[in-house]
Amino acid sequence: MKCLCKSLKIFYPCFLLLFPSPLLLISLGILQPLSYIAGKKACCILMATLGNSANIFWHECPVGQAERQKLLNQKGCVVWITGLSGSGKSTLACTLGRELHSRGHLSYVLDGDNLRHGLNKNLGFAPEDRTENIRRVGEVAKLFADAGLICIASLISPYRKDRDSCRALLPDANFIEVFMNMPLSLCEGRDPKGLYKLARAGKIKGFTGIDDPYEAPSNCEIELRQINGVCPAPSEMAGKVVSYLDGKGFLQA
Ligand SMILES: Nc1ncnc2c1ncn2[C@@H]1O[C@H](COP(=O)(O)OS(=O)(=O)O)[C@@H](OP(=O)(O)O)[C@H]1O
Ligand SMILES: Nc1ncnc2c1ncn2[C@@H]1O[C@H](COP(=O)(O)OP(=O)(O)O)[C@@H](O)[C@H]1O
Repeated sequence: MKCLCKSLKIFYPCFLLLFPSPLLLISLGILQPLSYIAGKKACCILMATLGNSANIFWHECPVGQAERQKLLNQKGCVVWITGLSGSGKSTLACTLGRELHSRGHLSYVLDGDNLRHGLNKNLGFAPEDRTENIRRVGEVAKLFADAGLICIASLISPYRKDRDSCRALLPDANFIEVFMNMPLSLCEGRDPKGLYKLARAGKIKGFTGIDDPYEAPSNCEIELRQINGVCPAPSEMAGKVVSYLDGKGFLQA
Protein backbone atom coordinates (compact mmCIF):
# COMPACT_ATOMS: atom_id res chain seq x y z
CA MET A 1 0.00 0.00 0.00
CA LYS A 2 2.80 2.40 1.04
CA CYS A 3 4.59 1.58 -2.20
CA LEU A 4 1.45 2.32 -4.23
CA CYS A 5 0.98 5.68 -2.50
CA LYS A 6 4.64 6.60 -3.09
CA SER A 7 4.29 5.80 -6.80
CA LEU A 8 1.10 7.84 -7.03
CA LYS A 9 2.77 10.80 -5.30
CA ILE A 10 5.42 10.84 -8.00
CA PHE A 11 3.36 9.88 -11.05
CA TYR A 12 0.11 11.75 -10.42
CA PRO A 13 1.61 15.30 -10.71
CA CYS A 14 3.70 14.16 -13.72
CA PHE A 15 0.53 12.79 -15.36
CA LEU A 16 -1.29 16.09 -14.81
CA LEU A 17 1.64 18.04 -16.30
CA LEU A 18 1.88 15.81 -19.36
CA PHE A 19 -1.87 15.34 -19.98
CA PRO A 20 -3.72 18.39 -18.60
CA SER A 21 -7.45 18.00 -19.15
CA PRO A 22 -9.38 20.87 -20.83
CA LEU A 23 -11.36 21.29 -17.61
CA LEU A 24 -8.14 21.69 -15.63
CA LEU A 25 -6.85 24.26 -18.10
CA ILE A 26 -10.11 26.24 -17.93
CA SER A 27 -10.19 26.17 -14.19
CA LEU A 28 -6.56 27.21 -13.67
CA GLY A 29 -6.46 30.62 -11.97
CA ILE A 30 -10.08 30.32 -10.83
CA LEU A 31 -10.26 26.94 -9.19
CA GLN A 32 -7.24 24.74 -8.79
CA PRO A 33 -7.85 21.21 -7.65
CA LEU A 34 -4.74 19.93 -5.92
CA SER A 35 -4.94 16.31 -4.99
CA TYR A 36 -2.49 14.40 -2.96
CA ILE A 37 -2.37 10.96 -1.52
CA ALA A 38 -0.76 10.40 1.84
CA GLY A 39 -0.78 7.05 3.59
CA LYS A 40 -4.26 5.57 3.29
CA LYS A 41 -6.01 8.96 3.06
CA ALA A 42 -6.78 10.81 -0.13
CA CYS A 43 -7.91 14.40 0.19
CA CYS A 44 -8.75 17.19 -2.18
CA ILE A 45 -7.96 20.84 -1.47
CA LEU A 46 -9.92 23.46 -3.38
CA MET A 47 -8.15 26.76 -3.93
CA ALA A 48 -10.55 29.41 -5.14
CA THR A 49 -11.16 33.04 -5.93
CA LEU A 50 -14.45 34.13 -4.39
CA GLY A 51 -15.79 37.69 -4.26
CA ASN A 52 -12.79 39.87 -3.44
CA SER A 53 -10.71 37.08 -1.87
CA ALA A 54 -8.08 35.14 -3.77
CA ASN A 55 -6.20 32.00 -2.77
CA ILE A 56 -8.68 30.88 -0.15
CA PHE A 57 -9.21 27.30 0.94
CA TRP A 58 -12.23 25.51 2.38
CA HIS A 59 -11.28 23.63 5.54
CA GLU A 60 -13.58 20.75 6.35
CA CYS A 61 -14.01 19.96 10.07
CA PRO A 62 -14.56 16.41 11.29
CA VAL A 63 -17.71 17.14 13.33
CA GLY A 64 -20.52 18.00 10.92
CA GLN A 65 -24.08 19.32 11.03
CA ALA A 66 -25.59 15.83 11.29
CA GLU A 67 -23.64 15.07 14.48
CA ARG A 68 -24.55 18.41 16.05
CA GLN A 69 -28.22 17.89 15.20
CA LYS A 70 -28.10 14.46 16.83
CA LEU A 71 -26.60 16.01 19.96
CA LEU A 72 -29.40 18.61 20.07
CA ASN A 73 -32.16 16.26 18.92
CA GLN A 74 -33.44 18.78 16.37
CA LYS A 75 -32.69 19.95 12.83
CA GLY A 76 -31.10 23.30 12.08
CA CYS A 77 -33.21 25.72 10.08
CA VAL A 78 -33.99 29.40 9.60
CA VAL A 79 -37.37 30.89 10.51
CA TRP A 80 -37.32 34.22 8.67
CA ILE A 81 -39.97 36.67 9.94
CA THR A 82 -40.66 39.58 7.58
CA GLY A 83 -43.14 42.45 7.76
CA LEU A 84 -43.66 46.14 8.34
CA SER A 85 -42.28 47.95 11.36
CA GLY A 86 -44.80 47.40 14.15
CA SER A 87 -46.30 44.27 12.58
CA GLY A 88 -45.18 42.15 15.55
CA LYS A 89 -41.98 40.52 14.23
CA SER A 90 -39.89 40.90 17.40
CA THR A 91 -42.80 39.90 19.62
CA LEU A 92 -43.37 36.73 17.60
CA ALA A 93 -39.62 35.97 17.47
CA CYS A 94 -39.29 36.18 21.27
CA THR A 95 -42.52 34.27 21.94
CA LEU A 96 -41.42 31.54 19.55
CA GLY A 97 -37.95 31.41 21.13
CA ARG A 98 -39.53 31.03 24.58
CA GLU A 99 -41.91 28.30 23.39
CA LEU A 100 -39.13 26.32 21.73
CA HIS A 101 -36.95 26.72 24.82
CA SER A 102 -39.70 25.40 27.08
CA ARG A 103 -39.96 22.35 24.81
CA GLY A 104 -36.22 21.74 25.15
CA HIS A 105 -35.12 23.14 21.78
CA LEU A 106 -32.19 25.44 21.18
CA SER A 107 -33.00 28.55 19.16
CA TYR A 108 -31.47 31.99 18.71
CA VAL A 109 -33.12 35.25 17.70
CA LEU A 110 -31.43 37.56 15.18
CA ASP A 111 -33.41 40.78 15.44
CA GLY A 112 -32.85 43.56 12.90
CA ASP A 113 -32.98 46.37 15.45
CA ASN A 114 -30.54 44.56 17.78
CA LEU A 115 -28.05 43.63 15.05
CA ARG A 116 -27.92 47.27 13.99
CA HIS A 117 -26.35 47.95 17.43
CA GLY A 118 -23.31 45.80 16.52
CA LEU A 119 -22.67 43.69 13.42
CA ASN A 120 -24.61 46.09 11.19
CA LYS A 121 -24.00 49.40 12.91
CA ASN A 122 -22.28 50.82 9.84
CA LEU A 123 -25.46 50.40 7.78
CA GLY A 124 -28.36 52.80 7.31
CA PHE A 125 -31.66 52.42 5.49
CA ALA A 126 -30.72 53.27 1.90
CA PRO A 127 -31.73 50.38 -0.40
CA GLU A 128 -28.12 49.15 -0.79
CA ASP A 129 -27.61 49.25 2.99
CA ARG A 130 -30.78 47.23 3.59
CA THR A 131 -29.60 44.72 0.98
CA GLU A 132 -26.23 44.37 2.73
CA ASN A 133 -28.00 44.13 6.10
CA ILE A 134 -30.12 41.22 4.89
CA ARG A 135 -27.18 39.55 3.15
CA ARG A 136 -25.11 39.56 6.35
CA VAL A 137 -27.96 38.31 8.50
CA GLY A 138 -28.74 35.62 5.92
CA GLU A 139 -25.14 34.40 6.14
CA VAL A 140 -25.16 34.46 9.95
CA ALA A 141 -28.50 32.62 10.00
CA LYS A 142 -27.02 29.98 7.71
CA LEU A 143 -24.17 29.45 10.19
CA PHE A 144 -26.62 29.10 13.09
CA ALA A 145 -28.63 26.54 11.11
CA ASP A 146 -25.41 24.69 10.32
CA ALA A 147 -24.66 24.72 14.06
CA GLY A 148 -27.96 22.82 14.46
CA LEU A 149 -29.99 25.68 15.94
CA ILE A 150 -33.43 26.91 15.04
CA CYS A 151 -32.44 30.41 14.00
CA ILE A 152 -35.23 32.99 14.19
CA ALA A 153 -34.46 36.07 12.08
CA SER A 154 -36.83 39.02 12.47
CA LEU A 155 -36.16 41.88 10.11
CA ILE A 156 -38.36 44.08 7.94
CA SER A 157 -36.39 42.67 4.96
CA PRO A 158 -38.57 44.68 2.57
CA TYR A 159 -37.12 43.56 -0.76
CA ARG A 160 -38.17 40.19 -2.19
CA LYS A 161 -34.89 39.60 -4.03
CA ASP A 162 -32.90 39.96 -0.78
CA ARG A 163 -35.09 37.47 1.08
CA ASP A 164 -34.88 35.09 -1.88
CA SER A 165 -31.07 35.37 -1.81
CA CYS A 166 -31.11 34.30 1.86
CA ARG A 167 -33.42 31.40 0.98
CA ALA A 168 -30.98 30.33 -1.74
CA LEU A 169 -28.19 29.94 0.84
CA LEU A 170 -29.94 26.91 2.36
CA PRO A 171 -31.68 23.77 1.17
CA ASP A 172 -35.13 25.20 0.28
CA ALA A 173 -37.06 23.33 2.99
CA ASN A 174 -34.78 24.73 5.72
CA PHE A 175 -35.79 28.34 5.06
CA ILE A 176 -39.19 29.03 6.54
CA GLU A 177 -40.47 32.46 5.57
CA VAL A 178 -43.10 33.85 7.93
CA PHE A 179 -45.01 36.87 6.62
CA MET A 180 -46.55 39.17 9.22
CA ASN A 181 -49.32 40.31 6.90
CA MET A 182 -50.63 43.16 9.05
CA PRO A 183 -52.18 46.24 7.45
CA LEU A 184 -50.19 49.46 7.52
CA SER A 185 -53.04 51.11 9.44
CA LEU A 186 -52.60 48.60 12.31
CA CYS A 187 -48.80 49.01 12.40
CA GLU A 188 -49.07 52.79 12.22
CA GLY A 189 -51.75 52.78 14.90
CA ARG A 190 -49.42 50.84 17.22
CA ASP A 191 -46.34 52.98 16.43
CA PRO A 192 -44.56 51.94 19.68
CA LYS A 193 -41.40 53.91 18.82
CA GLY A 194 -43.14 56.94 17.31
CA LEU A 195 -41.31 56.35 14.00
CA TYR A 196 -44.40 56.43 11.76
CA LYS A 197 -45.29 59.80 13.25
CA LEU A 198 -41.82 61.11 12.43
CA ALA A 199 -41.99 59.58 8.93
CA ARG A 200 -45.39 61.19 8.25
CA ALA A 201 -43.97 64.50 9.41
CA GLY A 202 -41.10 64.07 6.94
CA LYS A 203 -38.54 63.85 9.74
CA ILE A 204 -37.49 60.31 8.73
CA LYS A 205 -36.91 59.78 5.02
CA GLY A 206 -37.28 56.38 3.32
CA PHE A 207 -39.45 54.77 5.98
CA THR A 208 -40.81 51.36 4.97
CA GLY A 209 -44.50 51.50 4.04
CA ILE A 210 -44.51 55.31 3.91
CA ASP A 211 -41.93 56.39 1.33
CA ASP A 212 -39.96 53.18 0.87
CA PRO A 213 -41.52 50.00 -0.54
CA TYR A 214 -42.39 46.76 1.22
CA GLU A 215 -42.61 43.85 -1.22
CA ALA A 216 -44.90 41.16 0.18
CA PRO A 217 -43.68 37.56 -0.19
CA SER A 218 -45.16 35.50 -3.00
CA ASN A 219 -43.87 32.12 -1.81
CA CYS A 220 -43.86 32.20 2.00
CA GLU A 221 -44.36 29.07 4.08
CA ILE A 222 -46.50 30.75 6.77
CA GLU A 223 -48.70 33.83 6.51
CA LEU A 224 -50.04 35.40 9.68
CA ARG A 225 -52.89 37.88 9.42
CA GLN A 226 -55.82 39.35 11.30
CA ILE A 227 -58.89 37.19 11.72
CA ASN A 228 -62.17 39.13 11.53
CA GLY A 229 -60.17 42.31 12.04
CA VAL A 230 -58.40 41.01 15.16
CA CYS A 231 -54.70 40.20 15.37
CA PRO A 232 -54.13 36.75 16.90
CA ALA A 233 -52.25 36.66 20.22
CA PRO A 234 -48.46 36.18 19.94
CA SER A 235 -48.73 32.75 21.62
CA GLU A 236 -51.26 31.65 18.99
CA MET A 237 -48.98 32.75 16.16
CA ALA A 238 -45.95 31.10 17.77
CA GLY A 239 -48.04 27.93 18.11
CA LYS A 240 -48.62 27.92 14.34
CA VAL A 241 -44.90 28.13 13.67
CA VAL A 242 -44.13 25.39 16.21
CA SER A 243 -46.75 23.13 14.55
CA TYR A 244 -45.15 23.78 11.19
CA LEU A 245 -41.66 22.95 12.51
CA ASP A 246 -42.95 19.83 14.24
CA GLY A 247 -44.85 18.69 11.14
CA LYS A 248 -41.75 19.08 8.98
CA GLY A 249 -39.60 17.10 11.40
CA PHE A 250 -37.35 19.94 12.61
CA LEU A 251 -38.05 19.19 16.27
CA GLN A 252 -36.31 15.84 16.19
CA ALA A 253 -32.90 14.73 14.91
N1 LIG B 1 -36.26 54.25 7.47
C1 LIG B 1 -36.60 53.21 8.24
N2 LIG B 1 -37.39 52.21 7.72
C2 LIG B 1 -37.73 51.19 8.49
N3 LIG B 1 -37.33 50.99 9.78
C3 LIG B 1 -36.53 51.94 10.32
C4 LIG B 1 -36.15 53.08 9.58
N4 LIG B 1 -35.37 53.85 10.39
C5 LIG B 1 -35.27 53.22 11.57
N5 LIG B 1 -35.97 52.08 11.54
C6 LIG B 1 -35.97 51.12 12.66
O1 LIG B 1 -35.13 50.05 12.23
C7 LIG B 1 -35.77 48.81 12.40
C8 LIG B 1 -35.66 47.95 11.13
O2 LIG B 1 -34.41 47.39 10.98
P1 LIG B 1 -34.21 46.19 9.97
O3 LIG B 1 -32.77 45.84 10.04
O4 LIG B 1 -35.19 45.12 10.30
O5 LIG B 1 -34.57 46.84 8.57
S1 LIG B 1 -34.30 46.29 7.10
O6 LIG B 1 -34.67 44.86 7.11
O7 LIG B 1 -32.91 46.48 6.77
O8 LIG B 1 -35.20 47.10 6.23
C9 LIG B 1 -37.21 49.06 12.67
O9 LIG B 1 -37.56 48.16 13.71
P2 LIG B 1 -38.94 47.35 13.75
O10 LIG B 1 -39.97 48.38 14.13
O11 LIG B 1 -38.71 46.34 14.84
O12 LIG B 1 -39.21 46.72 12.43
C10 LIG B 1 -37.29 50.53 13.07
O13 LIG B 1 -37.35 50.63 14.47
N1 LIG C 1 -50.04 39.70 18.33
C1 LIG C 1 -50.08 40.92 18.85
N2 LIG C 1 -51.24 41.41 19.33
C2 LIG C 1 -51.27 42.64 19.85
N3 LIG C 1 -50.21 43.48 19.93
C3 LIG C 1 -49.05 43.04 19.45
C4 LIG C 1 -48.92 41.73 18.89
N4 LIG C 1 -47.65 41.56 18.50
C5 LIG C 1 -47.01 42.71 18.81
N5 LIG C 1 -47.83 43.60 19.38
C6 LIG C 1 -47.49 44.95 19.82
O1 LIG C 1 -47.22 45.71 18.65
C7 LIG C 1 -46.10 46.55 18.83
C8 LIG C 1 -45.05 46.22 17.77
O2 LIG C 1 -44.57 44.91 17.98
P1 LIG C 1 -43.10 44.51 17.60
O3 LIG C 1 -42.95 43.07 17.92
O4 LIG C 1 -42.12 45.44 18.21
O5 LIG C 1 -43.12 44.71 16.01
P2 LIG C 1 -41.93 44.80 14.97
O6 LIG C 1 -40.79 44.02 15.53
O7 LIG C 1 -42.49 44.20 13.72
O8 LIG C 1 -41.62 46.24 14.82
C9 LIG C 1 -45.62 46.30 20.25
O9 LIG C 1 -46.13 47.33 21.06
C10 LIG C 1 -46.21 44.97 20.63
O10 LIG C 1 -46.48 44.87 22.00
